[in-house]
Amino acid sequence: MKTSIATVSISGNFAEKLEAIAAAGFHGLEIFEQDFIAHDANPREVGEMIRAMGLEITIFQPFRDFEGLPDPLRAKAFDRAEHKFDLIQELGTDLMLICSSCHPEAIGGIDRAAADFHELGELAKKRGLRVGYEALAWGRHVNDHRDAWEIVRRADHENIGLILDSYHTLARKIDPDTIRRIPGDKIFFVHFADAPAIDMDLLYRSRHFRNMPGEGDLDMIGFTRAVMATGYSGPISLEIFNDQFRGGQPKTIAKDGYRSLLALIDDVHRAEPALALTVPDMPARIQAKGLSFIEFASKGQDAETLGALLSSLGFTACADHLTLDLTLWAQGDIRILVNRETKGYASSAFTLHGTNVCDIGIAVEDAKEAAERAQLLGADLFEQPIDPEHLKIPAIHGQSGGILHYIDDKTGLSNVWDLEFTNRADPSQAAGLTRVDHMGHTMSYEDMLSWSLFYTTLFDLKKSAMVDVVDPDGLVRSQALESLDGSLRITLNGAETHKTMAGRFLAESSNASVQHIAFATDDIFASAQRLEACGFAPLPIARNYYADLAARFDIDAATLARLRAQNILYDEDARGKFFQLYSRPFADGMFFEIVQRTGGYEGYGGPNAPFRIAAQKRLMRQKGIPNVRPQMS
Ligand SMILES: O=C(O)c1ccc(O)c(O)c1
Ligand SMILES: [Mg+2]
Repeated sequence: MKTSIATVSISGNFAEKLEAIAAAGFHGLEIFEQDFIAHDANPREVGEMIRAMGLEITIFQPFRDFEGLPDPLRAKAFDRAEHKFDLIQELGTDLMLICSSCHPEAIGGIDRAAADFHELGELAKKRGLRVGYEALAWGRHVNDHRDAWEIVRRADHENIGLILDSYHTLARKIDPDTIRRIPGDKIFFVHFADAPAIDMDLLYRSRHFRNMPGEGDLDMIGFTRAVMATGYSGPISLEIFNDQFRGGQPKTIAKDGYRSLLALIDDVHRAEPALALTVPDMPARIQAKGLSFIEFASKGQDAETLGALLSSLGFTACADHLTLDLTLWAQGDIRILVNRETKGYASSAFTLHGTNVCDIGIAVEDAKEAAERAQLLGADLFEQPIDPEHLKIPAIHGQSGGILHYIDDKTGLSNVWDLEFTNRADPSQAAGLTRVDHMGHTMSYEDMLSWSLFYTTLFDLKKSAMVDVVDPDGLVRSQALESLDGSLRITLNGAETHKTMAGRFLAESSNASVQHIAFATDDIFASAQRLEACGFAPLPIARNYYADLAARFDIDAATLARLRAQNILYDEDARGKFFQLYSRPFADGMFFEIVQRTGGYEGYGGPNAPFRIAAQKRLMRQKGIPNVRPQMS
């Protein structure tokens, strides 16, 4: 089975597109006509250049407004087709895509269109070429693959076949199982594209919001299963029109595309093992069992400041690494590492970003298997020289330069704390913080899909709906990824401008990846009191907020008074309640959060975000410096 991608899916000039497509591992590419026309080389040279890169041209597209025209437009359309046949022969491919006509003068009529295609089939046959017909979801007369198939069937020509496109079928809510009735050898080509579930004009959504399989909400697995059930054996090809991708990094987008296709094929194989698919033999999506550790890179005075903040949060420095300048701070089941090494990965991360989270450890059943899945999906393994006595813990490069380690009990990796750390004391219970509730990544909005694809293809996570977080200076989009049992929760926060709290963090930390960490407690009021005793300085919340809370929710006066006195934010949903207490910002705008969930509350306090952000910005402005250090009492 060959993988392919349309050049229109990738940003950059023609040469950059080709390079990115080849580097990502695709077998071939679809030449999108515009990309070819904009490029300054003749078709023969273009074909040779592509083949020299080890790629094949899987199709040339699109040819528009062909079928069902009255003369003289009809004759002109055949004439245009002959010109394009010359071109594709020089490029060195044998397949051309015709999309259903949007021409205002197209007459319609299944048999008229079929007759046009039969006649074109004869011309194609003389040259050994083939033509595929695709129904655009907004085609003037043909906008459903079932009608396109009827035309192809009646055209009854071996050189004329059908082209399917997941977007056109699924965006129109056509049952993909109707594809199972089409003979596989008459399907000449298939386009794969996902899209978000937003109510929007079909053409506009297609041209601007398509995304990689798995990044959107369409039933890509159902569609692919139906296609494969027909016996289709042509390329599986991505055709993604997306505004963010057009402005992105060619290599990243091509790599994401390849990752999305492999994950899709793997999903389809697991859903319907009887289908003839060449699948990479990869472990299933990994069940994450939580965050085993979060590691900061820091140094000197910065590390002292971070230590003081952790201590005010009730953490104690429980152990030191045997050979590295690495301290383990712990409380309940939470492990925070502070790495002060002057060489190696953490040191470079500190040089680049300042104090930041450089590494996270995810607890899994089998670390080796987890790393294997990641590697097969295109992730790069992370390795740096270690003491031969130390555990070799599998790790990969995450997004934005971060490292992700896999920790398991199965191969003894979770013994690392006993084996490699000294002066061990029990974790603190000082403020009653029990575990990491969630960790918040911040990235620019353009990169959000890439991040969610990374996590959701590696781990078994569900995506919650995207929410808007209103910052006084712009909008931040936030999306949560959660393991089914809630043991791993990650939020992705996409900043659109540098003026937002999130955008400023990115600018000032040179794109560090973790902006906040939320710890869980079973009793937020008790924790707040104990934190005060530890010297914790909470983020002061505007008094107006509490007056509004009283109006919005049924909260008794005593509870409201405690919330106000302790600067605790409150939210509730149909299932339960949510309490939040924030630290002051540190290190370029990072912050900690303490949360309590009761009764299965599912969110992250989204409605409170504007008030929290306003408070953070107020504090940063008051101090007159962008990067406020926490105030210790
Ligand atoms: O948006 C379009 O015009 C267009 C063109 C060719 C395709 O294959 C397609 O799916 C859409
Ligand atoms: Mg298409």
